[in-house]
Amino acid sequence: MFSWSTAGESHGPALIALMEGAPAGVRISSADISRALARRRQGHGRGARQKFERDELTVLSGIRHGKTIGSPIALEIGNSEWPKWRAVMSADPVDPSELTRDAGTGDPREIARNKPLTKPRPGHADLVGMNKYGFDDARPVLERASARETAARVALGAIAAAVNGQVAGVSVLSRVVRIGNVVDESAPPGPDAAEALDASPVRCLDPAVEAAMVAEIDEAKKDGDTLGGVVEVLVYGVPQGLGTYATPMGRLDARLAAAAMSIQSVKGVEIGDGFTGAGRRGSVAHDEIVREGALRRLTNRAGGIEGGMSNGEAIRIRLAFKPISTVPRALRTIDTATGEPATALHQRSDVTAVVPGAVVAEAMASLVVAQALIEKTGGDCADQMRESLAAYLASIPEARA
Ligand SMILES: Cc1cc2nc3c(=O)[nH]c(=O)nc-3n(C[C@H](O)[C@H](O)[C@H](O)COP(=O)(O)O)c2cc1C
Ligand SMILES: C=C(O[C@@H]1CC(C(=O)O)=C[C@@H](OP(=O)(O)O)[C@H]1O)C(=O)O
Repeated sequence: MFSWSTAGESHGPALIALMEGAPAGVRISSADISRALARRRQGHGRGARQKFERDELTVLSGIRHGKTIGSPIALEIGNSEWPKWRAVMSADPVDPSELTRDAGTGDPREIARNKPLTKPRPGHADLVGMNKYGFDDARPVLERASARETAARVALGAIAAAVNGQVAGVSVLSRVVRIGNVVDESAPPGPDAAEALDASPVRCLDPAVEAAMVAEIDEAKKDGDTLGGVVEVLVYGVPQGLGTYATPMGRLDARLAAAAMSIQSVKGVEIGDGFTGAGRRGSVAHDEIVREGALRRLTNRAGGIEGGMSNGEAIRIRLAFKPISTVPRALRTIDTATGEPATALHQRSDVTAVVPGAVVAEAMASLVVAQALIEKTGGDCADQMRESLAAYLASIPEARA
């Protein structure tokens, strides 16, 4: 059975990513995974941390000589900034004097780093996390709630994308279709747009909209504010029949939506024409089937999924990201140490999570599709999966995958 998980705190020594049930024989190298990690760090609107921190990847198991071997894959993503955080995030008890001493840099912020955080940020996990787990400091809450964890997901997503690509010819890409009030209304790009999207600082192919998005971010930053937006993920080449209507949580759309919603700060998910489709009449809401040699759909309003199964068209998902909650122009809160009104804690943060969020969303879609592909084709070994897929596709009466 295919499964994955992550561990690690934002300022701990490392993140850990674990994947079980990936097939043997999939080509993947640490360079491929590092490239995926680098894509997640990019984008206009990222905060200071992305500039100096590095993701230090070590493959601990499950890959040999550039190929998966069917055993659990364990990855470590070391945090290059760990020495600064050694005392505050130490697993073992530390002498209290350690927490009031700088790490040798002479920087007063070193000491601030170690102080209990008692001014929870509205919109972040701080306050409820402290109450739920019984902490008088938001540090242990924000350390794990932080989207730093998405680096581990992106590393796993690179493996999932390799499975999908090599077994079924699937490719995935993402673009940003809205930042704040700036909207890209262009039609979804084709599968060959991946490189051009990576080259844009806001993952947008229209130069005028791209410039407006960059300006929107710069303006919010200047105002001490933050922004949300909308990301679109497109998965091309997915064979029909992944996922199932037979069980509620077997549905591919349910799995993709849950995976998308699991990303920090995602507050809305749409498959295909989702919310727009809800306002249409049925006669213009679906994708008519015609014969042109093989069967063909005239449209893809469903976003590639019918009855909880992929239908052979491109899968199209949109994710709404809320604005970052660490707002420099800090919001009202209380100091949990005194009960008095305060302004929410703020040291540094991203202006918007939308651009890296798109790369994370690709990873989540790849993981869901890989799981469904492994289920459909009995995924011990990539070669056998390819044979199984070919036999299944050949069994479909209409000569169309
Ligand atoms: C890639 C990415 C980067 C993020 N960066 C920040 C950040 O710098 N500051 C912040 O307060 N929230 C950031 N967030 C969002 C928080 O992690 C998120 O709001 C928090 O965990 C609470 O969860 P929720 O928004 O899903 O309710 C980021 C999210 C993503 C996906
Ligand atoms: C570290 C990453 O994102 C972090 C996600 C995050 C949050 O609250 O989600 C808060 C910020 O961390 P800090 O408060 O230490 O500056 C981001 O930098 C990353 O994406 O690698």
